[in-house]
Amino acid sequence: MAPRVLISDALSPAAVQIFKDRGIEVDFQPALGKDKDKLAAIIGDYDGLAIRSATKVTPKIIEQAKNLKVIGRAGIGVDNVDIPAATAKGIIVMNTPFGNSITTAEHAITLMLALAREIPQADASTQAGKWEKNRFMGVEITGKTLGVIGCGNIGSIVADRAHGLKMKVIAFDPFLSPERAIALGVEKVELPELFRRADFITLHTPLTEKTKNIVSAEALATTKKGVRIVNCARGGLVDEAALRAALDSGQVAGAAFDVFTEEPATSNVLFGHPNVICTPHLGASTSEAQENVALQVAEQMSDYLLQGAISNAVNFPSITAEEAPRLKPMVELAEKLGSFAGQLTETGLTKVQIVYEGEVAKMNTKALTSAAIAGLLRPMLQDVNFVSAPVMAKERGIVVEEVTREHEGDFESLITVAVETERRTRSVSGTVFADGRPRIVNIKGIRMDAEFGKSMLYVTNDDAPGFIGRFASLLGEAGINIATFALGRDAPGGNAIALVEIDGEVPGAVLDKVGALPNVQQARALRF
Ligand SMILES: NC(=O)c1ccc[n+]([C@@H]2O[C@H](COP(=O)([O-])OP(=O)(O)OC[C@H]3O[C@@H](n4cnc5c(N)ncnc54)[C@H](O)[C@@H]3O)[C@@H](O)[C@H]2O)c1
Ligand SMILES: O=C(O)[C@H](O)COP(=O)(O)O
Repeated sequence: MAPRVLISDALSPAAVQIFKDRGIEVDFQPALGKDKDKLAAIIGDYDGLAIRSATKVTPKIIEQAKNLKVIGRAGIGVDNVDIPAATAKGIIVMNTPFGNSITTAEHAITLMLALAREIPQADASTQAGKWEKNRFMGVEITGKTLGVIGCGNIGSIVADRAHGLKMKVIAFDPFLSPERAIALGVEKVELPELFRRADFITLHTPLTEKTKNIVSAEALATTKKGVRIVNCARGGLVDEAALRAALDSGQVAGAAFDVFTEEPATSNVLFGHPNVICTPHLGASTSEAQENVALQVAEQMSDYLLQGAISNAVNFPSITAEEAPRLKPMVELAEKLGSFAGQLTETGLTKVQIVYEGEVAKMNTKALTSAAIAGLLRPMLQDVNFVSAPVMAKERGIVVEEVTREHEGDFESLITVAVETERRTRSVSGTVFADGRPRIVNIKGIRMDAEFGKSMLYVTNDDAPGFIGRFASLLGEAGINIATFALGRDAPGGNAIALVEIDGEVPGAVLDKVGALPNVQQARALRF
């Protein structure tokens, strides 16, 4: 059956066409995002959800999203999506990190120029027939200092455009390297210096615990008198009440805001001030940007739903369409090895080390590690999946170590999952042969060659005559058919392992009898 996608925001119709062309059923309901009850009622029918900022993907929506595999944000900010809830449910969340950056940077520059010359106010006055030529005295931009808070994709485009306007650009961004600052031609400064020196301030950071109210009452008190402030990033970066007070006192000469603490902003403390210009979150609203993000999100979501390729996900490493088919058998192997180790683990897990050797070491090992951890944790936590596994391991204090090595053994590719608990370390290695089927080739240093069957018996014993006969008879008497039988030992008379695929389940009583056979150390039933 074709995957189904719901578009619940005002995306460019270009997205609809892409989904259709790729053979995906698409439902375009641009106003649905605002009706959260209706969205919750129907979201269970869809594999993908494409949104902008009006749809709030809350834990309640995610709870109802029984089939949802991917949420695609046609734009940058994913603060309207509950990422931890989506991650816990295995839903990939992806955005389009560059598609609207130029357009948004242009909006910031537009607002800065509009502030400098009071364009909206002059327009309203002129069209009201007032001809107030002496009321509007602007400021020149040339030679002024622009303070950019957050110099990422959009901030750096703003800096570039400001250079074209002959401004001096200073930037505060803790993640901006000195080399990048030089390449951008901006002076990297600390925040207090930016506030002290800037004639104009423009914000381009996401809203986080650290950036909330980054322009606070205290900060505003340290700015140049007459500073002008532009916010095209996120409401909440500027303390709106403090800004209003600073506008009233004349400390701030003007403010231009595209984003607000509460949206849609139908009332706001900044509204009505003569030196304030507002737009209704229009930063990304050009036909070019909307077409870009719609096309990109539809392609990305289709790639994932149809081929398993992942790009621009905020909660999973990228997997290209070319590598997805090559990765698939290795993902299955990693998950099964993890599951093998997880099913044998009874006490507290403290660490897992995943070693990739040979060709597999050149693949996307982050995705493979997620699969291995998901397999490992599933016997303990039923709801774990590839997407949530790394977070769940971290939350439980399990150290995850990934090691990659050049080819050195007998296999073209080898994955080893080594698990440390409070009591012991256990390792299992596997490979994928040319038939594409995953196999176990080593357990705790003992060589094996076993396929993963649906239902298996794992028996460890002292290598001694008679065990195999007694074991096989016991299963036969219990009416259990042996499908495959793999044996291994570390030395004659040493430790031995039997890995047996059986048809159907092993009753607990039979398992106990196997465990009680002479020389048997342990007997466990495994399911894959
Ligand atoms: N108004 C709109 O319609 C509109 C459109 C697009 C994007 N946006 C918003 O603009 C913002 C920036 O987008 P972007 O694409 O440039 O993001 P980005 O990730 O490329 O850049 C953000 C920058 O902020 C920096 N940063 C993070 N924490 C910081 C801190 N504490 N202090 C200073 N800098 C910090 C990061 O290092 C990064 O360089 C986002 O919040 C995005 O949602 C708004
Ligand atoms: O983060 C973004 O991309 C912008 O805020 C744009 O939001 P919009 O798609 O709702 O216009």
